[in-house]
Amino acid sequence: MTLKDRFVIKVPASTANLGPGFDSIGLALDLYLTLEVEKNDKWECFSLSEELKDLPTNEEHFICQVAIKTAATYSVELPPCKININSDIPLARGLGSSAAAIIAGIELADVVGGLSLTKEEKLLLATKMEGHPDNVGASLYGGLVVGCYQQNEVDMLSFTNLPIEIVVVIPQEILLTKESRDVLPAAYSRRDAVQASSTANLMIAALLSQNWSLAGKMMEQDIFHQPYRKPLIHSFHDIEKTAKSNGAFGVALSGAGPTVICFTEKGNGRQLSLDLQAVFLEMTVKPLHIDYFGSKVKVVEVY
Ligand SMILES: Nc1ncnc2c1ncn2[C@@H]1O[C@H](COP(=O)(O)OP(=O)(O)O)[C@@H](O)[C@H]1O
Ligand SMILES: N[C@@H](CCOP(=O)(O)O)C(=O)O
Repeated sequence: MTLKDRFVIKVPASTANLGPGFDSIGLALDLYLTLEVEKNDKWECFSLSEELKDLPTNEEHFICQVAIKTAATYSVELPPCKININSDIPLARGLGSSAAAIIAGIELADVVGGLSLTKEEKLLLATKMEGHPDNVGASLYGGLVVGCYQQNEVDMLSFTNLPIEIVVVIPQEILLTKESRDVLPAAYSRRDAVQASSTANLMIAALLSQNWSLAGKMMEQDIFHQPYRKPLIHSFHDIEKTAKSNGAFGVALSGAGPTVICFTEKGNGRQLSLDLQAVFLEMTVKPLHIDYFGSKVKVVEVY
């Protein structure tokens, strides 16, 4: 990547796990974090989205910190930048906002610092920062990703054009990923580990062979994390029941929650989102937002 003085970084949101694929499977979504970057005499961050208004406006901003630390890894002192930040990704809702910010910071360091990082180097850097490759991999590679992170190495495959559509039901309340991870067991018995990994393996095989009913069944049978987290999400069962009776083949927690994600075959997403919106009209607790996404491949762009 040639050094540029003024450029845009556009990073997609992501939904992680898809049920049983805990810390390994992710899917990029058509919601974006967008940075307009230009070289400057000091670090200045202007967050133009309501959700980002209270964040630091100097080099203490999370994205600046990621960029500065990334460049420092390669003994490069990053020249300061002015960054205008827009984001459609709600924070702490299970849609990979932190992962998108990490990818944005790494891409900024790559361009401004002239690092010429490979995609694999960016993935490892981001995975080390986030702790798991599912969200960062989806934002970086696009499409549906399956990754494995162990001993300072991460491997990942990406699959595009899966003929599915996604409806997300985003609640008002937030749930920080750290808090949601804190309720998980520290270890699993061999029996549970075998069942959990078998469920994830079969779920991804079913998705890739377009066996939608089996994929949906495996999403429900996750034992890695959803049994411990669903009690934190008070509307999960209502959403699941409504979505399943309106054409969804699978329903799962999006990442660490609280967003619930509903999977349907390509062409059904818009109607499913309308059906879910209708249901919530009669409910006392309204979601923040219900949206649906097509299966067009989303991937980080720098231009
Ligand atoms: N665009 C951003 N700019 C700065 N910080 C961000 C941004 N997006 C996310 N973050 C940080 O990440 C936190 C949310 O991360 P996390 O709890 O992992 O939730 P999510 O499910 O959205 O990834 C925010 O509270 C904020 O501290
Ligand atoms: N595998 C992670 C995914 C977290 O995703 P996020 O979008 O909620 O940050 C987990 O389940 O904790």
